[in-house]
Amino acid sequence: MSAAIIDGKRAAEHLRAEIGRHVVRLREQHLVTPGLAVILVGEDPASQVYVRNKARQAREAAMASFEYRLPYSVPQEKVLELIERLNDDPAVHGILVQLPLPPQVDADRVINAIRPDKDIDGFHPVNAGALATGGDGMVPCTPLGCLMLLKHRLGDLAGLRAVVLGRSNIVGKPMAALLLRESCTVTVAHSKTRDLADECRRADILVAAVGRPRMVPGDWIKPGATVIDVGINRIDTPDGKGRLVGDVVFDSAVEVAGAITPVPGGVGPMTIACLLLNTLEAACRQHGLPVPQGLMEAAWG
Ligand SMILES: NC(=O)C1=CN([C@@H]2O[C@H](COP(=O)(O)OP(=O)(O)OC[C@H]3O[C@@H](n4cnc5c(N)ncnc54)[C@H](OP(=O)(O)O)[C@@H]3O)[C@@H](O)[C@H]2O)C=CC1
Ligand SMILES: Nc1nc(=O)c2c([nH]1)NC[C@@H]1CN(c3ccc(C(=O)N[C@@H](CCC(=O)O)C(=O)O)cc3)C=[N+]21
Repeated sequence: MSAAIIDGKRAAEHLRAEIGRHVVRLREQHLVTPGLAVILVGEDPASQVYVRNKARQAREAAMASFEYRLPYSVPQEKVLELIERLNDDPAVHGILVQLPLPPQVDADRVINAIRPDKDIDGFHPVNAGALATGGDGMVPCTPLGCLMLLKHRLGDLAGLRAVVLGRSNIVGKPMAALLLRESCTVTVAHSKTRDLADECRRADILVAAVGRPRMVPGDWIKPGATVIDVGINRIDTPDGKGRLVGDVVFDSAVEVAGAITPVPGGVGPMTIACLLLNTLEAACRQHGLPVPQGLMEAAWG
């Protein structure tokens, strides 16, 4: 039996189209154009690709996009000054600082400086705290995209055993919090976990976010499980071009799992769509307008 392939690229296209319709309505009815500001420090080629994709897809969804490129050697104060300016700019509803940052810039200080209602990444402690305590804050884009794919595939997640591999503030921890909110029984595994294979084999839902190319083989997967592969790892190929692989050995996992996301074309495109969704939501809140509901359901059609 071969697993169903969860098509994140297509799901993200539908979601972006739905977001675009809401953005046009917002402009026509309320003269509000959601604006997204992305700050990129340094020349990391992978980051440049993501930033370009974000800007293009924001414009395609009828949003305004602002890009700030700062040199790798930029002093921390300059980054904080720019954030202050964007915090006060009414045309900017969402601010994203591409991570990682160079060593002289303290990522926590930078994240703390973003106004929580403009923190479309959901990394500010106010938003992380809201997620942990059941409040209503901005939810990090990658875990949100994963959850949408899971709910589309499985419907109600209550009672399912979920294993999250990885405990970063960006993916693993908020993913675990979201799954707990859906009443899954959640295990978070990491580099100190004793028997990773055993933990994984218990999972009805396995989310891999470790950043180790093809670490999870098919025989760690429970037959019929739903596998979400968050990993984006560039590996060398004989032709010298390199290619992207996930944290899961796709070829063996696909033989065991019930459903699986591919890399590329799985979680990555959903991350960007959710970033646009958070920007739309931020714009509505900042203008005292109701936040559009049910976009994902509408997008699935
Ligand atoms: N698709 C998308 O949109 C996105 C993809 N990513 C990708 O997801 C992956 C994870 O990203 P991120 O969370 O930022 O990564 P981090 O490096 O911040 O975290 C990795 C986590 O994996 C754990 N880990 C590392 N090695 C092992 C191991 N051998 N066994 C068990 N656990 C291990 C670490 O454990 P410990 O805490 O003990 O060190 C850590 O908790 C990367 O490939 C990244 O590129 C990230 C963001 C968005
Ligand atoms: N503040 C911040 N927020 C982030 O959300 C953030 C970040 N920093 N730093 C880096 C990671 C990584 N990330 C990705 C987004 C989209 C794709 C994506 O669209 N991937 C495509 C392929 C892209 C390609 O071909 O290179 C896919 O998987 O199909 C991948 C990775 C967001 N991140």
